[in-house]
Amino acid sequence: LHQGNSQLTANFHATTCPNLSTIVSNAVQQALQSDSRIGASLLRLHFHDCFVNGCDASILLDSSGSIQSEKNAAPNTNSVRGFGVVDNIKTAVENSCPGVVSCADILALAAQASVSLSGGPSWSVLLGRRDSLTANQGGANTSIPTPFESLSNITAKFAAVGLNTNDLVALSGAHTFGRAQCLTFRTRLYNFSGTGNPDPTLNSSYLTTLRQICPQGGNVTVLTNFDPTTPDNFDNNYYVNLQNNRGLLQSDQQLFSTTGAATVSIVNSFSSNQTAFFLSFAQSMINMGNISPLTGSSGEIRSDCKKVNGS
Ligand code: HEM
Ligand SMILES: [Ca+2]
Ligand SMILES: [Ca+2]
Repeated sequence: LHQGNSQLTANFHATTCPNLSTIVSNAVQQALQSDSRIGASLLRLHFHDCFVNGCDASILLDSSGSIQSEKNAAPNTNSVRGFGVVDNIKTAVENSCPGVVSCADILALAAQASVSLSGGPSWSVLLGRRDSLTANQGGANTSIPTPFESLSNITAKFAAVGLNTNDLVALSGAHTFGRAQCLTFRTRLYNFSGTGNPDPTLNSSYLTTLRQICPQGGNVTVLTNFDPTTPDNFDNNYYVNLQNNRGLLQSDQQLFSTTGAATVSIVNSFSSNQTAFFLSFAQSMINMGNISPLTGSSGEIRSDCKKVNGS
């Protein structure tokens, strides 16, 4: 796999923490036993970290003093999860290799372990990130795509962090597992873009199912699976679902339903070839993991992922 231009390396912790990836993988496996959703949640944490100030564990900082936590930004609040598991992984890593592995590297490793333990691809995670001294709540509000945005807006948000259309389509395949709340797609069911009608790009039997899960005036925090077929497995069903007008979010379905978009043929190729999807996903995860890391003497190795050292 092409490794990009960052200063990260696969063997960064080879001598200082030789069993690192096994420690992380065992901890994720343990967590999956009591929470089948946690792999999806950990993958999403890495994404929401990397899109805001780069992959620097800024998302893990709690509010305190001058820090306004990214956890309270709109895309994250009452939505991102897995912080307790990240703390457990960090504790396990510190027990074997104190003071050398950043929380940002732990997020990247936990994302990889989550994907491969769920049946998806493995790849060699590039390491050597350091942890931020700050958070950027405003950045989280503006840089993370929302499910209601146009394809061109979302493409621009990916481009802003150096990711292209292929990365967008491949990484969106993460919605092959995990859950979403009704509030993220309910306007598609009843009053799409103020038309008074459902989204025309929504399969009619899937529409019926989703209306039962998310009735008008009901609880908007109710969860449903992104992928009704294999909800916890990392596979290429996401793209098959899009071809059948069974994408859950508007931002998912528009990858296939936007006439003339460059994303359509990529969806078709990943739908017909899981190997091609897995190869692209692994490469795009490396690309995402390379977004503006802190290296050298920038930042620090946090001892508690929730706080800046000494605070
Ligand atoms: C392309 C733009 C994207 C948009 C608009 C988007 C939006 C969303 C939304 C609205 C949810 C549901 C949140 C909730 O209901 O609380 C979600 C969940 C999720 N997203 Fe995305 N997402 C995008 C890209 C990505 C990427 C690039 C990844 C990872 C590589 C990812 C991984 C996930 C996962 C795994 C979940 C389920 C998490 C869980 O069950 O805890 N998403 N996303
Ligand atoms: Ca960050
Ligand atoms: Ca699946």
